[in-house]
Amino acid sequence: MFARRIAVVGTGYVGLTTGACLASLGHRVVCADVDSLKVARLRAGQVDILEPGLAELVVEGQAAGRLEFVVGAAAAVREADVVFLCLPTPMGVGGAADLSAVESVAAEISEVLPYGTVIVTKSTVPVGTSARVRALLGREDVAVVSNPEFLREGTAVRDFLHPDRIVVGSDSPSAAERVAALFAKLGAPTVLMDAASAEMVKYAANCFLAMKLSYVNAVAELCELLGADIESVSEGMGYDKRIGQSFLKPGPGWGGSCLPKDTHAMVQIAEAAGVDFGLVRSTIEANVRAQMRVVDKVRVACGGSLAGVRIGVLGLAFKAGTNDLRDSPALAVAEQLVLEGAELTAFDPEVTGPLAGMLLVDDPYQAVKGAEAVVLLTDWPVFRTLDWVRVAELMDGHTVVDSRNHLDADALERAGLLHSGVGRASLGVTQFS
Ligand SMILES: NC(=O)c1ccc[n+]([C@@H]2O[C@H](COP(=O)([O-])OP(=O)(O)OC[C@H]3O[C@@H](n4cnc5c(N)ncnc54)[C@H](O)[C@@H]3O)[C@@H](O)[C@H]2O)c1
Ligand SMILES: O=c1ccn([C@@H]2O[C@H](COP(=O)(O)OP(=O)(O)O[C@H]3O[C@H](CO)[C@@H](O)[C@H](O)[C@H]3O)[C@@H](O)[C@H]2O)c(=O)[nH]1
Repeated sequence: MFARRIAVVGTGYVGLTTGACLASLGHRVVCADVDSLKVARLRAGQVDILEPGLAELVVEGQAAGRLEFVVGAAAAVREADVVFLCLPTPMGVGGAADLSAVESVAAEISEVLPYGTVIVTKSTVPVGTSARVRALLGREDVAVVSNPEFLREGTAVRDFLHPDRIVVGSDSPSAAERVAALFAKLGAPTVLMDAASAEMVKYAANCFLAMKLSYVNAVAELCELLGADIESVSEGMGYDKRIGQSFLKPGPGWGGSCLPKDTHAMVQIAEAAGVDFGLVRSTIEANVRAQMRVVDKVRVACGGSLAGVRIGVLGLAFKAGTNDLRDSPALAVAEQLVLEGAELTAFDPEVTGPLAGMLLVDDPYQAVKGAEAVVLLTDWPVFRTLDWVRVAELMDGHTVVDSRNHLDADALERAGLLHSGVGRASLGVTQFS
């Protein structure tokens, strides 16, 4: 079934990907944003976020007459059969999700929605939000459907077009079927359920992923202390199909625009239901510990104090493949290094400054020049192929803290550098203490 017209409100990572991909599937899509400059750039085919394939789809969709961009939600929904809400739900007071954008758009469009429109919340929203949106709309003829999005930044288009599953939840089964039909061409397993369950799936999935990462980071710490190697341990665990190989890489903590805010929101959701979700709280606490362990390694490499010490930083984005700095663990590590008096010179291939507390340079060799220690925080491929002999010559000290086991330890050691990885006894912080 092809909708007469789909409206997408919010043209960020999720909204723009949803709009452009639905247009590529043959639907007619109008995307709206409050940011008029962004809308003007999108009309000109300019996409600000780093997402392979997205700009091409934006250009193709507009050329084919299937994709339009307008300012303001009301303008987009006037002729829509289905309206996707892809609005921000950032961490609000006390950690709960801030629903103000979703609520204000619901109020803004309630009177202009055509009869029988289906509203779809694609934003990550707490259980009960579909019901709340329905109440705010105050329209008996409008059904609300929850369709959580599982795409990852950096692979948004691929993830949207080849999803592991599609979750569609509504208390109106016919509205859920109508939304599921929009994705029929993708041929993905589609799970229909009630609205509350669909809203819960998203938080449950993200918290599970965060828990898996905190767990692996905690095991990595033990490996350092007990003489085991996390790379072998992860491989040995991951062959068990119940565990799986993915999401087992240790690092400087997990970050990004979703896992941190969604774990905090889950703790609040549980608290509101009278439950102390200790597992998720510990997952968050363990993440701070993983970040601070990187700081410990850098401090130890610098002889016990960071006051007035030059540190070279490789990578600032929360993971490779994106220029998104939201809740990046690299920034948390950098902030603590600065708090302890370090002077940071940083390089990230996709991040441009200025950034508070550090000097951002446009070449990795400039970042390591004169550094007492270097710390790698983002797993950009370009860091693997640095000329380590040149790095060794440029540095004042000789330790490279590799918080993601991303570098070739042998290549560094051949260049006379000390590679301090994660979860490896011979290379971890214990070596220096
Ligand atoms: N980023 C991801 O990888 C990802 C993946 C899955 C789910 N999500 C969830 O999807 C939602 C959106 O996330 P995002 O990363 O796309 O956000 P984003 O910040 O990249 O984009 C949000 C967009 O909404 C626009 N906007 C804000 N208020 C508006 C209004 N009143 N009317 C019209 N437009 C408005 C903003 O200008 C911005 O362009 C969040 O709930 C997030 O948790 C994000
Ligand atoms: O083995 C791993 C995998 C990831 N990470 C870190 O975990 C964080 C999150 O990574 P990733 O999940 O790839 O990033 P996002 O793009 O934020 O995607 C997550 O958050 C989205 C928003 O909710 C969801 O849609 C996705 O399914 C979910 O993976 C990053 O800091 C990564 O460096 C690791 O340290 N080790």
